[in-house]
Amino acid sequence: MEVLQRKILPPLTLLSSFLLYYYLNGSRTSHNGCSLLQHSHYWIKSKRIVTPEGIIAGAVEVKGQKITSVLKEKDWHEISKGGHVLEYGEAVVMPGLIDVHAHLDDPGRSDWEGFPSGTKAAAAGGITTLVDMPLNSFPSTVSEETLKLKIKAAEKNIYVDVGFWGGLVPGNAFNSSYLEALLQAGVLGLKSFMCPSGINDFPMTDISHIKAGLSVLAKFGRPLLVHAEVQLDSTKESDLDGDDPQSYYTYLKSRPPLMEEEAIRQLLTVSKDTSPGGPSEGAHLHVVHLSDASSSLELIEEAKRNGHSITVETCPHYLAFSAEEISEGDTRFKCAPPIRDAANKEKLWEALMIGKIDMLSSDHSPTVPELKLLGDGNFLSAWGGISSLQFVLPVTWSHGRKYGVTLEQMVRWWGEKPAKLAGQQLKGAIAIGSYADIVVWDPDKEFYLDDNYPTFIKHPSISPYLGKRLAGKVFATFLRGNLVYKEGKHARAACGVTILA
Ligand SMILES: NC(=O)NC(NC(N)=O)C(=O)[O-]
Ligand SMILES: [Zn+2]
Ligand SMILES: [Zn+2]
Repeated sequence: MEVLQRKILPPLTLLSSFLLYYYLNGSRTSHNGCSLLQHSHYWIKSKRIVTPEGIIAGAVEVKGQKITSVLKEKDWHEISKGGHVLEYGEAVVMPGLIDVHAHLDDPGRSDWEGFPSGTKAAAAGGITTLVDMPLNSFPSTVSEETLKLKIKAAEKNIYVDVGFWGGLVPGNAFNSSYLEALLQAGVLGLKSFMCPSGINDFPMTDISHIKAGLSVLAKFGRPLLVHAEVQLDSTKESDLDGDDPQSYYTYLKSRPPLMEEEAIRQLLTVSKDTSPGGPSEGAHLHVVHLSDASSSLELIEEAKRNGHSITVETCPHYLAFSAEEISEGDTRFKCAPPIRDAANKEKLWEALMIGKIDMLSSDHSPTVPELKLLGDGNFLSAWGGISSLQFVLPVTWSHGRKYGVTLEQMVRWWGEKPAKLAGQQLKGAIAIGSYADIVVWDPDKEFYLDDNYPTFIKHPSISPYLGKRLAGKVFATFLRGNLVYKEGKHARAACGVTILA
């Protein structure tokens, strides 16, 4: 008996005090690897916390997955009542970014990106939620069954939360029970193309498909996202005969602003159905990646004035680059609609600053370097899509500073508005009861996107941001209370969740 006491008791006591220590400290790292932090109850303290009530000096209390209080500096003595304190000084503390437009290409084309690398890049860039597009993966997400394949591919492979848009295609648009099954299975809304998508199993829709889709979406209160460009008789490929395919101007000529304008003109004939009292009241129309800042934007403004439920996004590449600076053959810049001239860029900024453009998204649409034809430089045959996911926060900030962008605007474009579009009431704000999805970053810290910079997208070489100098460095990213990224390092386990409506 005495031997037993001597041999067994000491390790037992050690074990129980160990367990007690971890219980009191709320450790999770040790057993599931979801967080780089040893605590589940802690305070994030900073001089610049961006809340819906303005920027405050204070602290955000996190318990488990949620934000449980937001304190101002004068109430800091409350902190001493318990919980670990993370001191971030002057760094900005704001909601993790929500990217409503990303192509992660999984399953089926994970050699293009994939859930693990894409969501690691997102976390490193301060994005805590993204909504994956229904195309470029294989198969496309156009049915309940194919959504299940998406979910299966994502599970245990995502480092941030991921929701899914379903595809509206000619094959399902007039089959309301089929579409309803897709929506019931949890897609956050639908997405369609008004021009060829570049992907065979994702054909384009015409306005009658879109009208039908809206009427189904109305019952669910969910949005339809539309790639708004239509082919014009005047822009047939044959008209480009003789034009140099390595010149960016040849590509620009192949996709004039009129393609966007005409698509939007058609869209407005059905978006009126979403007006109060209209046949599709409850549905919403969202124009993705607007590039034309002229007539297209005016048309959207008019629809808003007329009560249509409609919003519009643009992307950082349209705000950071202009056609004038794209070198011969540099297909990293190829995307649709195209990056237009500097005057258009100025107008996009103007529209964004005054709220005519509602929000931003990455439209991260990578491929394998071979399909970008970087050596050949043929703009007409290279894959169209910009690789950007990890860089959208510093890009928006670096280029926005000269237009006087505020931190509150950053949160509106990347948090509040996208959360609303995707139906995520508990995301996009530093507020009590919201998920503790938080990015901590330094707006003044400048860096080169060079080989020394920890980059997580699968094919950094195809990104037009490589080599650029940017401002706004992400220090830390919290997802549902887990510290998932800190200074170049991710938590071991992929603990993002799939978001289903
Ligand atoms: N198949 C695509 O990913 N297309 C994408 N390509 C771009 N934007 O160039 C898009 O969103 O339209
Ligand atoms: Zn598109
Ligand atoms: Zn896209």
